[in-house]
Formats: sequence, structure tokens, C-alpha cells
Amino acid sequence: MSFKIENLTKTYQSRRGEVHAIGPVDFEVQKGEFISIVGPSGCGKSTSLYIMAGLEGATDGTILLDGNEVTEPGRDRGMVFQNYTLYPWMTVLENAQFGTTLKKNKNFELPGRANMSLKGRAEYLLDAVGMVDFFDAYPRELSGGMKQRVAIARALVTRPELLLMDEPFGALDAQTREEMQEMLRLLSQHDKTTTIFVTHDVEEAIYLSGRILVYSARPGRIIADITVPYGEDRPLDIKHEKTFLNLKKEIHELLCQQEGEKVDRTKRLRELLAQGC
Ligand SMILES: Nc1ncnc2c1ncn2[C@@H]1O[C@H](COP(=O)(O)OP(=O)(O)OP(=O)(O)O)[C@@H](O)[C@H]1O
Repeated sequence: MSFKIENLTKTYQSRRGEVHAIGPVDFEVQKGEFISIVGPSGCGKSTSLYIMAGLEGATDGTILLDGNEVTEPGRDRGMVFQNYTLYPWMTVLENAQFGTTLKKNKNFELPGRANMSLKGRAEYLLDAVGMVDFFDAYPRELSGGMKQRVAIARALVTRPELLLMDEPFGALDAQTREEMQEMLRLLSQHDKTTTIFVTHDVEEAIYLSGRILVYSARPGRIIADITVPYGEDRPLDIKHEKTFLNLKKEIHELLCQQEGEKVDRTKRLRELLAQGC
């Protein structure tokens, strides 16, 4: 697997004029890497991921997956979004099996273990994410955390070359979030899934990743490419270690430098409040 992004740029045409959302952005991902993208709000993290998924077009630049240009969604890429995107009319097991483009191609052969059916792989993954007792449940019967477990199983069912995750744990409470982080880390380490993970949460990024790309304020560009100094063995309590906390501080400082505009917005709010309006 090779994944390469060259000169990626996106400009939106909106009613208020041109919005230069990202770029140019260049980076390369090695097989099995877990990379997080962090950056100030609105800097183009989601846009980058959507373009990598083929859900949006770039204004300029190329994205190459195994030498082929990405121009549309494909089953070589799994995607998990923040907002639960399960089909409400399908059961958990049906969602996990058919949630991807597979539905259109029943002849698709599962890479890897040839003797494992798609259903078998979906059952295995649902078991792995703690949903073994809910195969027949419908999404409306599940909590947010449970829905995201199913979404992760669904994204992994085809053994995608690349897993793209956009704030997948953003809507979960702190405890469920930690549980999901550990689950994702174990799963992706086991399967050596190449992952690009967008998050606002620096702690989450450090805990999960081998590498962290820090984006500037919009237009998003890479201002730092940081290697996380931890191997595969990562109990949750490494979050309290000095090395971890120092790295968190370093990244927070980089982000604060990018968030000057936000400080000004607070200043205006203070002025308005002082006027008593
Ligand atoms: N369809 C669109 N039309 C016009 N502008 C857009 C569109 N989609 C996104 N943008 C703009 O592009 C910029 C990047 O948006 P994007 O959602 O990628 O940022 P983000 O870093 O993911 O933000 P957040 O962290 O708040 O989720 C923003 O300024 C946003 O307003």
C-alpha cells in the first residue's frame, strides 16, 4: 500500500466569495501507519479527509493510492464520520455487512482470508467491538457509542487499504471515548490498518497515533509533522506520563499560535458584555 498526497489544494466558491480551505498540502503515508490530523477549527481537516475519500474533488493536486489517482469513493477506503451514519432500516449485522459500496457489487471477494464470508467477517468484527449481542438490533435501539462501534466494524469489513476517520468519537462522553480509543488502537494494531484520523483532541491524537500532522489556520497547511515516541504497548495511563504531557503541551502551543483570530472574537464579546447588551 502506498498513499501519497501532492500539492493538495481546495478552494470553495461560495456566496461570500472564494474560500481557500486547504493547501497546498503534501504528505506520504506508509503501510500500517496511524496518522492524526489536528488543527484549529475550520482549517480544512474534514475537507482534506473528504477529498481523500473521493467524496469531494480537489481544486488542485493529486492523491495517489497504490499509484492510482483517487477521484471517487471506493471500497479500498473505509470511512467513519462523527455523526452516526448507519442505515436506520437495517439491523446491526446488515449495516456491518452492507453499509459500504458492497451493496452494489455482490461478487466482491474479501481480500485476505478467502474462506471467510463477508457475513463471517462482519460477525467477527462486531464481536471484536463488543456488539455480539446486538446483531438483530436496529440503530434506533443503540447508544451513540454502540452506533460508532458498528460504524467502525462496517468500515473495516472489506479490509480497506486505508481507514479515514473524521472525529469519530467527538460526540461521545469521556469514558466511552477512552474505551473506544483503546478498542480502535488494538484493532488497528492487530490488522495493521493504515489510518488517517481527524480530531480536535490532542490527547486522543497522541494516544492513538504514530505520527501527528498539525495544520495551520485556514487555509490548512502542515506546520508540523510530529513522530509520537511510543510503540505499540500503550496502556491508557501513558496519558499521565511526563513525555506524553510535554508533547501535548508542545502541540497545544502550536495550535494556540494559530488561533489568534479566536482570541480577538473573545475580546469583542467582552466589549459587548461590558456595554451591557
Ligand atoms: N461546501 C462548502 N462551501 C463553502 N465553504 C466550505 C464548504 N465546506 C467547507 N467550507 C469551508 O472550508 C473551511 C474548512 O472547513 P472544514 O470543515 O474542512 O474544516 P475543519 O478543520 O474540519 O473544521 P472543524 O474543526 O470546525 O470541524 C471552512 O472555512 C468552511 O467554512
